Amino acid sequence: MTLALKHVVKKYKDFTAVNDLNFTIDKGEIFGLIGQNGAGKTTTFRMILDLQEQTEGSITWDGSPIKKINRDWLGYLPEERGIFPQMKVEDQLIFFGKLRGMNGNELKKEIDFWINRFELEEKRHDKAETLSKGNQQKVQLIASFIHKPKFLILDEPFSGLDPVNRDLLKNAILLLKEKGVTILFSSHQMDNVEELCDHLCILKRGVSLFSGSLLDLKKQYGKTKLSIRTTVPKSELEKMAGVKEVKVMRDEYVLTLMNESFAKPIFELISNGQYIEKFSLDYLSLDEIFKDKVGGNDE
Ligand SMILES: Nc1ncnc2c1ncn2[C@@H]1O[C@H](COP(=O)(O)OP(=O)(O)OP(=O)(O)O)[C@@H](O)[C@H]1O
Repeated sequence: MTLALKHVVKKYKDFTAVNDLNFTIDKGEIFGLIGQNGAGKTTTFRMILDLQEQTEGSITWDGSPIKKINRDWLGYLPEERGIFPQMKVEDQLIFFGKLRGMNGNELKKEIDFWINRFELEEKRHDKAETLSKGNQQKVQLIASFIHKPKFLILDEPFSGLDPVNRDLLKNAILLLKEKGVTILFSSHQMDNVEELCDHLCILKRGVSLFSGSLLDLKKQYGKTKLSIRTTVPKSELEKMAGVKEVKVMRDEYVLTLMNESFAKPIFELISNGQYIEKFSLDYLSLDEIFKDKVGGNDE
């Protein structure tokens, strides 16, 4: 299922929450929607799911408006967390599966598989309210895709998960992609987006600052981050041509270059008779790019 947003605008009275948003998500892609608090991510998700109507523009699935598609093809983890506190984990998943048309062995197989993948086996017969916040979130996550949707929207799925559970979720998302599910998610943790997404959209106060492939975004900035572990002192590195900034990060230096072409002469200068333990030229991280694009006061 291909999702296409064209010139989408959402206004709440005089306030424009989303302004002229355009992007396409192709089948089997993992797409990240990133932006600061209030940027318009949840509003966008809700419009895509037809939970609220856009003021202008069009949102289509394979060319058809959302109202025409089978709702069971969609899965959604909303930002507001909530499961039935008194219901046992397994019963909860049976309930949500049945609600979306699953039954019998197929449902049982799915529940067994995901309970195992998310390491919830011991909690299977516990009431949801007795689970930790992270475990409750895992149950709600499973509930969002237990019915095998074709398109899954996850609003901040990583928030509140510890590093081990974050990895479980990352692997689950990759597995769902392998199975052909198209996934759209939001996250404030850029490393999650960086590791998972093929494409992304950066929103700032409802306006898209970038929409496209992660690699294309990185190429806009070029390979300007140079990490070096060397005995050459900081003061000398700072004097080298093309060096904008030198930061000390524990036992290494991280240089910001004006552009990629300055790396080779720096290598030649510092490798002259010297042993270099590390010399690594790379793109900026998504976190750095995000802060550059979105950060700063432009009022
Ligand atoms: N029902 C509403 N009425 C008026 N304004 C609203 C309404 N819903 C959202 N907004 C506003 O629209 C903007 C976008 O909100 P939205 O919830 O989409 O942001 P978000 O990117 O999901 O933020 P967060 O990361 O904090 O979840 C915010 O300024 C919010 O206050």
